[in-house]
Amino acid sequence: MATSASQTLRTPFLRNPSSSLSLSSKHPLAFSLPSRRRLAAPRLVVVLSAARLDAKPTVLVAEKLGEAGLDLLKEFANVDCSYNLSPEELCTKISLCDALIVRSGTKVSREVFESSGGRLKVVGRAGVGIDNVDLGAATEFGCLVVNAPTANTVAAAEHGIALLTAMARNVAQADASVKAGKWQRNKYVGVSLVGKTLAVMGFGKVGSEVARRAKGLGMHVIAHDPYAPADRARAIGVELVSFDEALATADFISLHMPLTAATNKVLNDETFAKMKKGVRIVNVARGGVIDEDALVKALDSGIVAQAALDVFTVEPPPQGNKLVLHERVTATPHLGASTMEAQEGVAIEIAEAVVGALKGELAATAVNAPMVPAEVLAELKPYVELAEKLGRLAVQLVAGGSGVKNVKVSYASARAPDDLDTRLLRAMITKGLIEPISSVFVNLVNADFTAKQRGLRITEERTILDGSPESPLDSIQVQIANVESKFASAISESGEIKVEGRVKDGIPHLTRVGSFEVDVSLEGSIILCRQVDQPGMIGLIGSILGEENVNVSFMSCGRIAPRKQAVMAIGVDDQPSKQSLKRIGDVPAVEEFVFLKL
Ligand SMILES: NC(=O)C1=CN([C@@H]2O[C@H](COP(=O)(O)OP(=O)(O)OC[C@H]3O[C@@H](n4cnc5c(N)ncnc54)[C@H](O)[C@@H]3O)[C@@H](O)[C@H]2O)C=CC1
Ligand SMILES: O=C(O)C(=O)COP(=O)(O)O
Repeated sequence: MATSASQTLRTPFLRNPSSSLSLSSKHPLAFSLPSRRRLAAPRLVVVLSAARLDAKPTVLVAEKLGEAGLDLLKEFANVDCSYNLSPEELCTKISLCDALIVRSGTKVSREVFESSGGRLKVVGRAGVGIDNVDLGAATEFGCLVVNAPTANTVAAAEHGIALLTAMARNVAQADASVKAGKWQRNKYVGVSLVGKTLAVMGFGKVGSEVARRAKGLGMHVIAHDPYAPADRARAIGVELVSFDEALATADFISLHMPLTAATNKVLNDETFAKMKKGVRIVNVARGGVIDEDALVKALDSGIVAQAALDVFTVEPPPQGNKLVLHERVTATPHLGASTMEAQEGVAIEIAEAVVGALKGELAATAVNAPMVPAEVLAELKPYVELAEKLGRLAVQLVAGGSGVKNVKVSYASARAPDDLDTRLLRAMITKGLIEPISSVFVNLVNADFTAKQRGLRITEERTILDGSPESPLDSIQVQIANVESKFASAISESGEIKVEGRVKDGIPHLTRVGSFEVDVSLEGSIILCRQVDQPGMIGLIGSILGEENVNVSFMSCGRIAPRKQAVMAIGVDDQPSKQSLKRIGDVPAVEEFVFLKL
């Protein structure tokens, strides 16, 4: 044992009667798109809030989706394409749906999750931006949110470039003027792009594709993105700069960051004042990143010479909107993702994600659940099962009336902490701890949220073992502090309920209860029994169970010292009757026993 480190639970929890977390080694979403559509770095594969669906699921498609995606959905689900629903109509329909697919035009609000009555398991956003989905509410209700983050990247970047060039050469205004019978060659003299500085704000998938194309137009490209890796920028020949430097030096600013609390109205009176006079702005990100009143003022004062906008704070913008009508503004109706190719790709990407998630398979594009690489998932599978069962065992050992508040989970492993992702394990321990004592259903999406809501504090500790890190874990220990136990022997020397388990030949085993070492495979249910260590006990109890045809799958005895006390762990396939359990309790050498369902 070399070191140990602690970390406190920081994740969210859920309620969904027909959901449970399940694992599959299949990960159809990870590599399902043709490579021409995959522009982003290889994706981590995420889990899965699996749905146990008895009947064909119903998917509500609330906005226009490409045929290829609809065909994929129809192979697996009943598909209800209902476009232009009012918020009330959506709330009414949603209680009949297992999944919902939207684009940017539908608000998936808390009310939608509330109205679903727990049936909605997956929201698929057929595109990138998930600012129209209440992620907090989705997480709370255990609903997985997936998006289609790569298929429209090029389309959005191309539209950004289209707006940049159209704006610089007054294409839209000149077109309208010619159509109105005018020929105003002097009025529509434009500005050149070559040699000008373009600041790309948000150097992600779209931003970097815009940067690449702008370099091809001979522009000097700088970028601001607090989270972008410098080497990616260097590889494209783009310099990463601070926000203020970008504003102060750019002739053109192109916005490509998501709409978040931090980016909301990031272009405002104060920041417009920091820009070069005569700057030109392109926005294909989200309307909300610009304070639109401030932009109108900046256009009127000449700080901003022109703006080209694909997105607006309110879509569609109200009639008579000053910004849209401004003569130096070029506007398009949120067309960034609207190419035939992008829509086909997005439809396939989201249909695969939604179907996969409904099947309980891995989702490569989950937005509100931890991303766990597929190979890690496959490796952790038996440990995930062990984790849930240890949680279930530990909580059933708590005496009624003792509130479970503090749980410590210790992972013993020869792997370095960075090499062992425990989020899944923690979620499953949480599921095991909470489900037996409540009506709440917990999955990976809502595990941390539910724990937090119930005042359950889970701390994690790693113990790094010497030796070969071949298997991810040696053991998992779950300790519940400050509680009484209905099986006193489960209390360790330090006063907590303690259970420990290991994976042996791919099967989870219980290996310690309190201070007693046992070894019983965690299948079926378990009887834990403390008795005076004397011959014949195994046979005696075995025959009580046998008389009732209860099959014993495993038995193991752990003792402190010969002929003193021993703890027997008996794995049973079926639940013994009350009479049989009473007969076990009546055996004179039995000091205490407990029946635990796994
Ligand atoms: N107009 C349209 O039809 C479309 C719009 N979009 C929008 O474009 C935006 C970007 O999309 P992607 O590039 O696919 O996403 P992405 O996630 O690949 O890139 C976003 C980048 O913004 C950066 N960022 C986050 N906060 C920032 C901040 N405060 N300042 C600067 N950078 C920040 C992130 O680090 C990330 O690199 C999203 O808002 C998306 O919704 C995307 C596709 C189509
Ligand atoms: O993917 C995005 O973020 C977009 O803004 C595209 O929106 P849309 O699917 O065309 O409504």
